[in-house]
Amino acid sequence: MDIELSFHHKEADNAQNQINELRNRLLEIKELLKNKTVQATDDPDLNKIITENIKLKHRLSILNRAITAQKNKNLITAIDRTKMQSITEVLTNLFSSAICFAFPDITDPPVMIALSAPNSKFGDYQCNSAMALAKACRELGKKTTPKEIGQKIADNVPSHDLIEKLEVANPGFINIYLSKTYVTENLTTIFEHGVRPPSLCKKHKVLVDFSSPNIAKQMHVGHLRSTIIGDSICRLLEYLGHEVLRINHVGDWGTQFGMLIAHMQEKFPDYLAKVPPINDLQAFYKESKTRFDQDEEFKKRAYASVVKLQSFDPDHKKAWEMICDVSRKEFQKIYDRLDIRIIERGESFYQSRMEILVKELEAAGYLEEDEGRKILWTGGTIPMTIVKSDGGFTYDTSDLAAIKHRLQEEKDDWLVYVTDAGQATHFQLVFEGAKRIGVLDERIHRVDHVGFGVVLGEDKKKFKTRSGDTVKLLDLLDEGLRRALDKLKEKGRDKVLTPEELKQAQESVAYGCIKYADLSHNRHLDYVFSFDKMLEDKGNTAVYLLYAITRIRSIARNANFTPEKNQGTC
Ligand SMILES: NC(=[NH2+])NCCC[C@H](N)C(=O)O
Repeated sequence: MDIELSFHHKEADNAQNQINELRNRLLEIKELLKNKTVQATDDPDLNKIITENIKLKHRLSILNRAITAQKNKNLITAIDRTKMQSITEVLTNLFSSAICFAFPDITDPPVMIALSAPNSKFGDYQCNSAMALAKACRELGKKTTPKEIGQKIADNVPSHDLIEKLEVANPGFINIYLSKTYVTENLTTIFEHGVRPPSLCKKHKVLVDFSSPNIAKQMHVGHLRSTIIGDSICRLLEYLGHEVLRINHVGDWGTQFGMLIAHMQEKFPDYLAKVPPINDLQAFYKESKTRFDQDEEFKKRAYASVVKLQSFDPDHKKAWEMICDVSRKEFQKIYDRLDIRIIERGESFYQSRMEILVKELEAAGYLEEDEGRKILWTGGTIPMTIVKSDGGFTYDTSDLAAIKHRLQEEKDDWLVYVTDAGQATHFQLVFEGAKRIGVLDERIHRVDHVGFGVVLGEDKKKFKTRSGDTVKLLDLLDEGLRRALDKLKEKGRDKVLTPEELKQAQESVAYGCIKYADLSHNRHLDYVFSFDKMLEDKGNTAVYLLYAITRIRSIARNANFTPEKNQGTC
């Protein structure tokens, strides 16, 4: 079955490639035809193009049909009962096949499958494509109503065990009723084999760049969001079977190191022999920053130190390593508590690659001079700054060198960057820049910036302590633990659990709630951090989920059912 499946996948891939090629040619032709009516003209060359366009469209629709038919064949012939199927995916394939068959003239027809509202009388799922298709038909000069289109789609949906019946409702919605037998059979499969991921069409090498705090600065709630969201993305992709690289792109190479090192050399002259006591890096950072802002001589020394560090002077490198170590240990405490695995590969990793990249870009004529800076235009209104007027590199340079390393050297084919939404423009520039210099090819690579909203306090203002300082993440986690313990005691759990069990419950509740509260909000919106809300035992909270799983386990115990008996189910 696997061999058959991979054969179908290959066939589908081939067809997809042909479709892509045809689509590109169509786009070129469309460009040529812009402002010209698609009618026979006196121009023989134009007439040839028009005819070719018609032929290509026809071939494209045939290929589209072939590919959906092929996908369906995979689905129908290759159902591996131990693998889970995504209902939306099965429905999307079935409806896509119906739509392509019924409307061959429409390129890229919209296939919209959505879950119906719970307990609604409109079935379990809905196909909402008819309205958009009616518009597309009108544009092609064909008059028809969404209702007729809905009916035509419904008539062409291949029969499948999953579907009990279809109903076309006004103005053109198709209500989909799932077969109870099919659902019951699938639930039994899950019960017997546990939850398994659906089979993977293509295994990707995905790099997820997340968390990524800055050395010597406090890791703040924004980094906590990135850590939670990024880790969840990694878990999901790993679960699906992709190869995932979890990368911590720490800010360990900025100009701030100049002042930190210069300050360290003066305050602890014997730093090479004895590790200086800089455990409170935050305070150390503040001290050096004050000097940097007030003392011109110090500022000069700080700049000189950056240059020395960036040319890998051994003493400067040693000082830099000491500073990084202090931060690293602090970050690790948070990762350990939240059970986060991540590999550090910070900005410093790209120093030599940045130097090479800049030389290559200059040689190929990509860089332009702009008031002493070297910039790279990417097609938009703002350029990337590749070399500053003082000769230093920037955040743009390190990300451009990083994307090149990731796609070309490491051969990752999917990159995911998880940062606050405020960095969206930066990543847009990086992706466009990488395309322009021939590093990123969207036909083989996928890049995503996963942005998220700001964390707010309960007063809806930026999340800060009462005294206005940034909240230390370790303090935040401690408070979570304290409040979780109070809740557990309120419910009398301390009377029935052993001290170790109580500690475990406390950690699961505290960290589970913090993670779940973040993930259950719309990622794009700002999110109000509220311990009271996240620790509620009703509603959409981790506490509620933890209760639910505990109840299910208790039912299983009463039914004398253990996970070992039916591995993986509970
Ligand atoms: N490749 C990247 N730029 N990753 C994100 C880095 C985030 C950055 N250090 C910050 O704190 O804002």
